[in-house]
Amino acid sequence: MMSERDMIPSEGRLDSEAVRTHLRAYFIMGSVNSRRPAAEVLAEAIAGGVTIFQFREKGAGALTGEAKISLARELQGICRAHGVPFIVNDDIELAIELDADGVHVGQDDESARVLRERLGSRKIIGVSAHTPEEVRQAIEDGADYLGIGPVYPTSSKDDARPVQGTVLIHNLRTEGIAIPMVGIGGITAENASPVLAAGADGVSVISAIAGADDPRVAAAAFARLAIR
Ligand SMILES: Cc1ncc(COP(=O)(O)OP(=O)(O)O)c(N)n1
Ligand SMILES: Cc1ncsc1CCOP(=O)(O)O
Ligand SMILES: [Mg+2]
Repeated sequence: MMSERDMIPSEGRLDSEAVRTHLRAYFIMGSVNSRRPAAEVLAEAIAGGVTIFQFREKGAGALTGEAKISLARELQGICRAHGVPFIVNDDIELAIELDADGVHVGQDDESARVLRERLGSRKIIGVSAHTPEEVRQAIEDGADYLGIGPVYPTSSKDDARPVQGTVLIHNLRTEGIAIPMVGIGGITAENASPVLAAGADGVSVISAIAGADDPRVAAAAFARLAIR
């Protein structure tokens, strides 16, 4: 697997082809997404082949303060040991404190422009986008990749936008927009193929791996799809 070092040219922005490669099997999780300890689930998901991880400590019962930082450090350690980039959802202060590999933000969060100013050129910045205008703005602001969705209905995000299928991904690629992107929302190994066929570089999932009886086997199914 490509290491974080491979993504970083001697100067300037990250190599977008390396970012694209890392997006193939994108696992997102916080402590509320699994009945089992997050560290166990993450280790198994990495053994199954996930290629990037986002720490998203959010929702009812989510950890805060020192407990959140401590879990983040533990999960980051597992990612580092396996060369898997560790991305923090929303919380730029946490990302800076941990020297995380990047941050993912949405339309209600800090802008990619501010993130880029604070994080510099060598961190991965992901932005959620739901419209062509949000896509254009994210690219202008310096995003490294986009998360597009929800593709399918999801029960992992209470305030999710309306389901949009694969139309936006397809249209962006048809227009020649080349930025790395993943689909998100209700994606399983069984319904992921149309997302990739529309032009996504990978799929990002919470429940299909975090809620699986065997996260390693579930992750392996996504990893297999990604290399087709
Ligand atoms: C890869 C990826 N894509 C989209 C999202 C959603 O981000 P956002 O809209 O900011 O919602 P929250 O995750 O913060 O609830 C994501 N996290 N990751
Ligand atoms: C964070 C997020 N953003 C859009 S849908 C979603 C939740 C994805 O979770 P799942 O893979 O369980 O549907
Ligand atoms: Mg957010």
